[in-house]
Amino acid sequence: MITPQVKAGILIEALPWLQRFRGAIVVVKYGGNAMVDDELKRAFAQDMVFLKLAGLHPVVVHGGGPQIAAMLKKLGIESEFRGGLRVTTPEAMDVVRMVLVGQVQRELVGLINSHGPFAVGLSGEDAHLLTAARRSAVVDGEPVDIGLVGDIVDVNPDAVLDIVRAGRIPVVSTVAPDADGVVHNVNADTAAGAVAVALKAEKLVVLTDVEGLYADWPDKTSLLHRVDAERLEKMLPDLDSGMVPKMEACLRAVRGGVPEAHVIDGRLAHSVLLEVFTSEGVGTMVTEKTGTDEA
Ligand SMILES: Nc1ncnc2c1ncn2[C@@H]1O[C@H](COP(=O)(O)OP(=O)(O)O)[C@@H](O)[C@H]1O
Ligand SMILES: CC(=O)N[C@@H](CCC(=O)OP(=O)(O)O)C(=O)O
Repeated sequence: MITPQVKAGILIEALPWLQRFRGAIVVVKYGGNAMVDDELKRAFAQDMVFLKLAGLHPVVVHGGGPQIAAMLKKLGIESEFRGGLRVTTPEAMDVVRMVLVGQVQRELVGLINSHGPFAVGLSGEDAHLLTAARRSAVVDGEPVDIGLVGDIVDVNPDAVLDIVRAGRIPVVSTVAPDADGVVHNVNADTAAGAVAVALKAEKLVVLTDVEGLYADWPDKTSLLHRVDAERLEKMLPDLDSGMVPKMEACLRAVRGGVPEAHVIDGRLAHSVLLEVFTSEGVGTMVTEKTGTDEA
């Protein structure tokens, strides 16, 4: 039984964080594997509304890898990953766009809007939000062509900022045209990092399906609570494919001026609230400054 004093203590612990992050943009990347459970999805939507009503400005960038995989399978379209990125044929690109914009984004917008008129969905194609350039994957140190896959080369923050200023929560799908208007599939972690930099976010929070970054994966005792950019850069070549785009995104964010980037456990309900409003935080925090990492 929690006493009233303990409850009050928990609430008041949020005060310094409310003061610090009031008015701040927080980019939250919601990943496919952390969005497979209905209860967790509802908790995530509550967290976004909570942040907004507490005076922060959440911007959601969503993934949907498992949902894309399920639809490709249903349609009988082959799909494989190279270097952590989906090989994307023009046929697969149509499915990626349909699932991310038409299915995953719509569902998230609906969940958030069950609390009021908050969420507005948009994709990289809207108002020049994201511009991509075709990229290759790196497999065994060699570049490999993976089709219509892009990296973000430009972000026009105006469309997102208009929505934020209107008191709403932008929910961004990561399909993006290149300079010629050809739509590319962009890894959602990669896009979230680029968006966080362009919006001058105070924080990037990346949800995943593990507790955070492990120094010695899969040894669960090696969870890193904090890591600096220099150490993370050295770790990147040894990470398994799923973690690579995530940690690259955190690195890009902190090197691009975002004060802190976090990888947290999306399997834990309300993990975003715990990260933002408690002194201990959760998961792994990445900062630019050297000499602050600890296991
Ligand atoms: N060093 C590491 N620390 C934590 N997880 C790791 C590490 N190396 C590889 N992984 C794997 O990366 C996965 C997360 O990536 P991914 O499956 O792409 O997540 P998401 O769907 O949330 O974007 C984890 O479930 C884990 O299996
Ligand atoms: C190029 C590439 O791999 N794009 C990803 C985009 C979705 C994504 O990143 O979803 P998660 O965050 O759920 O992994 C894909 O096609 O799966």
